[in-house]
Amino acid sequence: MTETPLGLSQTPAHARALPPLRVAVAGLGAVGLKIVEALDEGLDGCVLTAVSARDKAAAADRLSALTRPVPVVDIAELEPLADLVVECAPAALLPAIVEPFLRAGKTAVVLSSGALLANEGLITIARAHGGQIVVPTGALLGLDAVTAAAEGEIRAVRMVTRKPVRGLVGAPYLVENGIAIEDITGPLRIFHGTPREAAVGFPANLNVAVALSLAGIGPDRTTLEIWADPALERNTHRIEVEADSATFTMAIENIPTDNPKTGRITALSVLAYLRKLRAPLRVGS
Ligand SMILES: NC(=O)C1=CN([C@@H]2O[C@H](COP(=O)(O)OP(=O)(O)OC[C@H]3O[C@@H](n4cnc5c(N)ncnc54)[C@H](O)[C@@H]3O)[C@@H](O)[C@H]2O)C=CC1
Ligand SMILES: O=C([O-])CC(=O)C(=O)O
Repeated sequence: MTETPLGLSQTPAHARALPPLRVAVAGLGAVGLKIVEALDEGLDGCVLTAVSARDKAAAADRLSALTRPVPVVDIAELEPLADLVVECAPAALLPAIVEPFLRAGKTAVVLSSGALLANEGLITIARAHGGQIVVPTGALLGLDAVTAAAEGEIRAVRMVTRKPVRGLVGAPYLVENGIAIEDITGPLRIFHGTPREAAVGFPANLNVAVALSLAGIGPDRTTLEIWADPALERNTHRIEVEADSATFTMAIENIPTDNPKTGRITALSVLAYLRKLRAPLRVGS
């Protein structure tokens, strides 16, 4: 692993003392595969114990190179094998992946955060059973500052997302509204609304806007613009927050993975979260 300041790459004594956290990964795409490979290389305090994939035979073949091979099982079989699941599958599978872990009082790290809005009952289940849903910062930045500001009063949160055309084509909102972006020659604003509306219209694109809204003033008061820009190579998000504690502006330019909709930093955000769970020094909330 990479050397970090203050010797954080060394296994701390208490992490050696605690049994490692057993991690399952559901979905072996751009995010899931990166997490699986990093866990297999070794991440302090965590051990990969199971994965789930659409094509189990192909996944088993793909994972045969792992140092410590793990079973490839159906989603319904994951829960007994792990203490925590990382959901990084298509949004429609969110409840099937997350609910068993919450009912067992365990943790579910949710990447398809947009789908939480249509499955709010999962939060009730988590509360009733002592489970926890974790929405990592993912492809975004600064959710620690937004949650801190939300302890006071936030007056407004605005987000503007700009993406290359290939990262947006096929989104239900574009199809339903007959918006063709394949041949645009300059930036085009294709959506202006709320994260709740975007979660329906762009289910594979705007998880970040929903995560931002859940950190701040919710999916109906946050405002969002989406632009398609043929000149762009990166998925970019710019956020403005006005609160009684601070005013701040944040921006990120995400280098896409093999999946043009998904930035490279997304999987790294989950790895950083997992590392913090057993770290002796935890930076950021
Ligand atoms: N919160 C955030 O910041 C971000 C969230 N996302 C979301 O995270 C999720 C994963 O993203 P990617 O890895 O880029 O997607 P992906 O499309 O590359 O990977 C999803 C994987 O799930 C697999 N899958 C399909 N059916 C399955 C089943 N029944 N059981 C197990 N696996 C199954 C697919 O075969 C595919 O390999 C998506 O919902 C995406 O929208 C993506 C980027 C940022
Ligand atoms: O919002 C998402 O799901 C992904 C995204 O914008 C990015 O990777 O930049």
